[in-house]
Amino acid sequence: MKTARVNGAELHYTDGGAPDGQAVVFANSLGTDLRVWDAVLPHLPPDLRVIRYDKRGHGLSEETPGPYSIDILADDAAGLMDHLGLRGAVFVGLSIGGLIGQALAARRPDLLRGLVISNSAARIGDAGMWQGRIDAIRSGGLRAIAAPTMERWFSPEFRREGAAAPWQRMLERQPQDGYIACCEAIAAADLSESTAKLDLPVRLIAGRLDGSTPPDLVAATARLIPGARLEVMEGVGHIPCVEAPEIYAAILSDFIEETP
Ligand SMILES: O=C(O)CC1=CCC(=O)O1
Repeated sequence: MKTARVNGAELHYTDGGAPDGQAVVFANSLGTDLRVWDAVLPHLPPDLRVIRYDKRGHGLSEETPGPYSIDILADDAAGLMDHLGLRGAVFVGLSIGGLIGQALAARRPDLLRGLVISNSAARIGDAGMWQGRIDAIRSGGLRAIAAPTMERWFSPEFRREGAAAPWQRMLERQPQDGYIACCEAIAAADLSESTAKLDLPVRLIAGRLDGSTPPDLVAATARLIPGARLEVMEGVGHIPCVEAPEIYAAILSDFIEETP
């Protein structure tokens, strides 16, 4: 298992694929760990170097005391990339990972050659909504929010097949305080101003049935960024890398190929 101590937290990561290849860094969403990318990787070009990591407070990374901020989480990503000697990577961020990617591109443009903002936006939800979720977790644990979360994450068809069950277990097993600290980071984040100034190739991905960041919200962020293109995936919810990994990988592969 690989870990690195960066920015005051020990982060768990994987570093696979071709060691000298174009680097692609994956940042996953709230309540998930780096396994959300498992099914995507076999469909990516074999000549890529693929880095995945668990943000602090999630997966096997350290749960430092909260609250966190998107800037702290972006500095974690930058610290990991510096640790690995990465420059000019493509960063793929899902949901809060997309917020991290936007902040990273604004704070450390030297690290990135392209950014994929997947199922994310410059602002996600509002303070009242996030506080309601935090209160529900403090009184009932992550189990208290698990069922409605699955409805936002996955299409009715995927859930009917029982395919959401392992992902619900993944959510319920995340460190509760780490999850809450990330909710606080999202609640405080409005990246509209800095995201409108981004100057790198950007692709956005939305899921037609996404109950957390619906296509209209993702489209509004796409309109902020000169030259950015939005792909809307049909029939999937908030975590399309799990529901339709082959199509998701094809969108990533196209973007990586187009991004010199
Ligand atoms: O749990 C959700 O609603 C989905 C989500 C919002 C931000 C994130 O990272 O995941």
